[in-house]
Amino acid sequence: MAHELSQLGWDEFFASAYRPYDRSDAAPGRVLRADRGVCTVLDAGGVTRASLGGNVLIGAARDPALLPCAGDWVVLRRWPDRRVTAEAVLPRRTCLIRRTADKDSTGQVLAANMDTVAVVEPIHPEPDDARIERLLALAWESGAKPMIVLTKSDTAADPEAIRRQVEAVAPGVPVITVSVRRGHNLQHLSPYVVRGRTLALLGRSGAGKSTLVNALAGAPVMPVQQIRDVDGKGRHTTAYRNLVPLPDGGAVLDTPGIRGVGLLDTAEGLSRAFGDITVLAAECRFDDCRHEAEPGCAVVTAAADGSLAPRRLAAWRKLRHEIEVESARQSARLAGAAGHRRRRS
Ligand SMILES: Nc1nc2c(ncn2[C@@H]2O[C@H](COP(=O)(O)OP(=O)(O)OP(=O)(O)O)[C@@H](O)[C@H]2O)c(=O)[nH]1
Ligand SMILES: [Zn+2]
Repeated sequence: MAHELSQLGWDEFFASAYRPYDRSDAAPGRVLRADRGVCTVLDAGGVTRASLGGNVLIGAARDPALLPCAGDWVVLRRWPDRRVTAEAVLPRRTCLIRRTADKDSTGQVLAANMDTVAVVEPIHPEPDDARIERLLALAWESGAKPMIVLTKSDTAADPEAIRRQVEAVAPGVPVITVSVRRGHNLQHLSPYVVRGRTLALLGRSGAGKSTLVNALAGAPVMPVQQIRDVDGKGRHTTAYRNLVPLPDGGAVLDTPGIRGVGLLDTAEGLSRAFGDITVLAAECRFDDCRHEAEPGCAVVTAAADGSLAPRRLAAWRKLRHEIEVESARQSARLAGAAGHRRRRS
């Protein structure tokens, strides 16, 4: 199956990053799926399995975020013994990165080079505002454009009312409702997966992401929960891919169904996800107002007079606290690493 890479988003940005690697036994390809030590890559000739080259491994030992992930563009090299290696990961235009449970690691890249991140949340039982806000901060931070997809709209009596409620926690972000079961509103997703565009899906397990991927692909390319065995034997693991190229060009990228998403260094994402608070903060008396007990705080005033939902302020504070704890931890780690280097030299 020959493939035109531009359909998958290959453009001048990646082509110029690739140029230094260009040689007769090398080729660019896009990672469909990454596992420990190997990745499944689509290049102009078709799908290949590649092991990780030495430089990629060395880089990843320093920073695990440099490991290839679904959506990455990599440089493939074909060796005379027919082995294929991924020799480099080209710079990412956008990437979704979360804090891992492991305190010491920097972060886990969930998806790379998507144009849009859809926060996927089932409409029933009621969408979880706090989860949406958290995932939106992550989505904004990725550099891609966020949107919200409320799934399973067939299970709600008044999907439009719920959609409007969710819009209130997502200022400036498009919110759509879809039902794959009824085939409702799926056409609203098409603009995000036209030729050359990649849409990443981010949401908890069971949100309906795989079902959406299958609907967009027009064929069952993803295992959906009810057909999985508990022991995993029934899973079509060989067919499983995170990045799915669509028949008309474009691609959809499923991220693993995550239980909790820790925020890393997401201050920018937070201020965009809480654009309403950011706008109010411009009116605070102090530039560095923390919106706690400072005099002349426009945010606290708005929460008191009801023009800002108090829940919204509480949610913002909780996420800010999390980010502050995390960045303090990171600075301590960096200081520790610097001290370590000094002692060794
Ligand atoms: N009623 C209804 N159910 C749906 C719809 N879309 C998905 N579901 C059901 O929701 C459940 C979860 O769907 P999945 O697509 O497996 O969810 P997921 O987000 O991929 O979950 P993970 O793969 O664990 O991350 C399945 O039982 C689907 O059949 C829909 O439009 N309507
Ligand atoms: Zn303030």
